[in-house]
Parts: sequence; C-alpha cells; structure tokens
Amino acid sequence: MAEHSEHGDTTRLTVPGVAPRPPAPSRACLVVIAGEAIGTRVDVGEHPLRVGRGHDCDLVLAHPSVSRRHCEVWCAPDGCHVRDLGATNPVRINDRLLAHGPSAPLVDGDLVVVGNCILKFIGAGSVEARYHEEAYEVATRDTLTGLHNRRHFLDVLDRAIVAARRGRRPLSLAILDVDHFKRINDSLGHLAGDAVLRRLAALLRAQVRGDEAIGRIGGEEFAVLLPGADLAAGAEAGERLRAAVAAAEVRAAEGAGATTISVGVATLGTCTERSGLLRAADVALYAAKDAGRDCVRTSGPSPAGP
Ligand SMILES: Nc1nc2c(ncn2[C@@H]2O[C@H](COP(=O)(O)OP(=O)(O)OP(=O)(O)O)[C@@H](O)[C@H]2O)c(=O)[nH]1
Repeated sequence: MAEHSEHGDTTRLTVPGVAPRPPAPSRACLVVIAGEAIGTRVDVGEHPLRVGRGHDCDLVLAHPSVSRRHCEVWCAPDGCHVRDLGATNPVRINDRLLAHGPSAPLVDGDLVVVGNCILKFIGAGSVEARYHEEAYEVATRDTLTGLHNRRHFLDVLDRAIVAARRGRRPLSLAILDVDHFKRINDSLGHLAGDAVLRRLAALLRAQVRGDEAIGRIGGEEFAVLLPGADLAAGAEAGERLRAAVAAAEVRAAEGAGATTISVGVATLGTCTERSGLLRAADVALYAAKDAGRDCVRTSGPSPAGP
C-alpha cells in the first residue's frame, strides 16, 4: 500500500515495499484487441491454433474480411510462429505483410492483423499478460458466483460444438434452474437469495469434472457443458448435479426449506447449432418444472429422473 505525505502543494508517494505479485501466466496467448470477438483471449500451445471465419476454427472471427481458414499460430521449443493459410487478405504482422506458406516468428507484443481484426500476441511470462489475464477475468467471470458469465459460457459452448463436430464426439448441455427461487427473495430478501446462489455455485463447481464447464447464464439459472456425453450420459450427469444439491440441503435461513434444482438436458445431434441446443435444453427444463421440480428431464425420450 502507498503512503501519502504533503510537502508544500505537492504530494509525495511513499512506496514502503514492493508487494509480491502473482506469477505471470506461463502460456502464450492471443487477445483480440479490435474487430469481431473483441476481448476474446485464447491460449497458444504446441498444437496449431487455427484462426478464421469457419466454424471449425479454434478462434472464430465471423467477419467477411476473414477467410474461412486464415492463419494458424503455435508455440514450439524454438519459439512461437504464425503461418498464413492462403487468406484472401494476407496476414500482416505489425506493418509487415506475411507471405503465404512459410511460417514467421511471433514475439511478445506483435500485432497480427487478420482481415479487419487485430490480435495481440502475448508471450508466456510477459508482464503485460497479467493485465490481459485480469481484464479477461473481469470480462468472463460472473461477479456474484465466480463462474463463467453468460457471454463467456456461450463462447465456450461454441468452441465445444466445433470440437465435438470435428472429432465426431457427443456433447450434451444441462441447464439447471433453482426451484421457487422467487420465494426466497420475497420472504428473506435479495441478499439471502444471493447467498444461496453463491453456495449453490460453489457446490456445483465442485461437482464439475475434467473438461466440463459451468456458467451462470441467467439470474437463478446455471448451465453445465458435458463434452463426450450422449443424452443418456448427460442425463446421468444432470441427476448427479441434482442429487448433490438435494443432499447438501442448502437453506436460505434456519427453518427454511432445502433448496432444490430442476435440470433440462439436451444433446448435440438432433440439434446441430448452439441456439437449437439451448432451446432443446430449455424445453427439457420446462418439462422438469412441469413434472414437479427437483428432477431431470431430457429433450426427446427421457432416460432419467426420479
Ligand atoms: N437474489 C437474487 N435474485 C435474483 C437474481 N437474478 C434473478 N433473481 C430472481 O430470481 C427470481 C426468479 O423467479 P422465477 O423466474 O419466477 O422462478 P422461480 O421462483 O425460481 O420459480 P420456478 O423456476 O418456476 O421454480 C426472481 O425473483 C428474480 O428477481 C440475483 O442475482 N440475485
């Protein structure tokens, strides 16, 4: 913390010591600083990260000035590299045009111009990476629960859909909604409601495994992404989450009823787009509410639910 001391009409800042800073992130990343998907940050590793307009890209920049497969970026032991994949508007690194074919080195701070978008390359361990890390946290986390916020969860969902299609793997989505949540707010106040949401979020996060992801996508609505899960496995996961909440007996106040959740599950396949998947999970959630709440329903034939 800094101390202030007055000297005439100037203020001198006394810094008593340098507080320990969190370590800089160890992975290189690309941050979109202008154009489509501004604010998006993706880690760059050994596996080439494909950038383009096509939905099979790892970083999708949905603008006509961007080619379907525009360029790829990767980091190897000898450094990080970018390669133009034959883009109609060739890649520029800072003010330099990149030739098609051979790769070019990327160093910390380089600006990669992809159509109308500008990506900033942040090298592993860069001091600036910390700033982007924090900005990224602010932009992607829900402030109440610390989970992915809606916008970011939908980005994660988009990428998972691309990966599932590319790898021909199943992918399911569970939407979880707190039952009769309005009653908690109405009887005990908004702060009590917030505390319940925080406790549920922590509890659900502890249940999420491996490459699953969880976000808060609405006021009292959470969503869990289940890569590799078909509808039956998705229903099982939904039931696991429902049962965990029921067993924890989260109460807004002493003597209040235990909080329960209803869960709707849908799988990629019958629905092929993000909007269809969300809609199908939502319809299943309404079916769970209609069935009396505290249960799981799936889109289509339901293999689960007490
Ligand atoms: N405390 C708190 N309440 C919120 C927040 N966001 C939304 N809500 C409240 O969540 C409640 C949602 O109520 P409804 O959509 O009627 O649903 P419900 O009472 O949970 O009933 P069912 O979903 O039918 O079981 C409303 O009272 C909103 O004001 C929030 O961040 N904090």
